[in-house]
Amino acid sequence: MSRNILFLSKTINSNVRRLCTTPTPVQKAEKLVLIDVNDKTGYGTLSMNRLPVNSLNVELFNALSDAYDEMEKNKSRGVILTSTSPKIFSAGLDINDLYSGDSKSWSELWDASQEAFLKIYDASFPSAAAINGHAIGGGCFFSMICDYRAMVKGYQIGLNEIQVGIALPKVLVMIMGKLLPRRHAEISLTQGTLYSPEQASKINLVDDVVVDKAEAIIKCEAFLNKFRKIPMDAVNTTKRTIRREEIDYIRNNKQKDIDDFVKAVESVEAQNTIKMYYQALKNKK
Ligand SMILES: CCCCCCCC/C=C\C=C\CC(=O)SCCNC(=O)CCNC(=O)[C@H](O)C(C)(C)COP(=O)(O)OP(=O)(O)OC[C@H]1O[C@@H](n2cnc3c(N)ncnc32)[C@H](O)[C@@H]1OP(=O)(O)O
Repeated sequence: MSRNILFLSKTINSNVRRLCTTPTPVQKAEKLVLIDVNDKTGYGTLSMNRLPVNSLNVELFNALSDAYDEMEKNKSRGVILTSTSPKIFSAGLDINDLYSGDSKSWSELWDASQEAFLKIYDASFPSAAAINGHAIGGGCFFSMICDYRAMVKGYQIGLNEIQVGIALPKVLVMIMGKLLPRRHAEISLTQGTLYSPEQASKINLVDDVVVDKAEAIIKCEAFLNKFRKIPMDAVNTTKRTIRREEIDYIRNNKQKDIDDFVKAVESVEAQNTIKMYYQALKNKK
């Protein structure tokens, strides 16, 4: 069974295409998240596909949410989250949206990010991130809310929003604070440190360092296989107990969390920094 070729199948929604083994080829994948379900294992590989850098905007967040809905509906055994880019997992929030938006568009952006966060973090199946390139800002965060991370050597990972001038949203602080040893979390969050996979593995930010994407996928599958003989109800109840604080915080404070994000982005200081950051990115070449 060839799983590397994109095949045409029913479109699940406007932004998500399921890849399956129906032998009708399509020339080009233009959907924002590609879904490839392995019929043998029951695992779905979700590949972010907003090239060139998988910057996170409302549409990509919604496509991720829809893909997770589809996995829930099909009673998936697990998800591998990765990217179609050869060198970027995700470059984080779309700087263009932070630079040129307004309070309405930033509210919509954060609302969509909260939904995607809840779908992944509170899913009824485990998720493993095959980090096949840079994972920066929101890209790092979305790997952090998976249950496992394998990262390919030679790239960078970290929550750098402070360097973009954005005060860290509460849930990011909560989750970073639980994943990393306290001192590393504090330094990482306040300095916006980007790490090599080797450094990241020493502080629990990634679980395994691998040589390429293929090895990352193998590691992710091996992680998901560990759940095959354990009743998932027990796993999920336990996981929800561990994750309750962050999930409840977003569910019970949705609007406040959106308002906090908008306030952080629209401050004069943040806007000045975002502008400089945006121009530096554009002048890079
Ligand atoms: C309550 C629950 C919430 C849960 C969800 C929260 C989700 C969000 C969580 C946290 C929020 C974080 C804030 C951020 O994420 S801010 C963004 C942080 N990201 C960055 O700082 C990355 C910036 N980019 C880079 O460092 C590089 O581009 C890199 C990714 C390393 C790739 O480098 P390279 O391969 O050399 O490619 P280029 O730099 O030439 O980039 C190619 C084009 O892509 C554009 N680009 C890059 N990054 C972004 C971006 N983040 N947004 C928009 N566009 C981006 C770049 O300008 C190039 O464009 P062009 O070809 O037109 O010049």
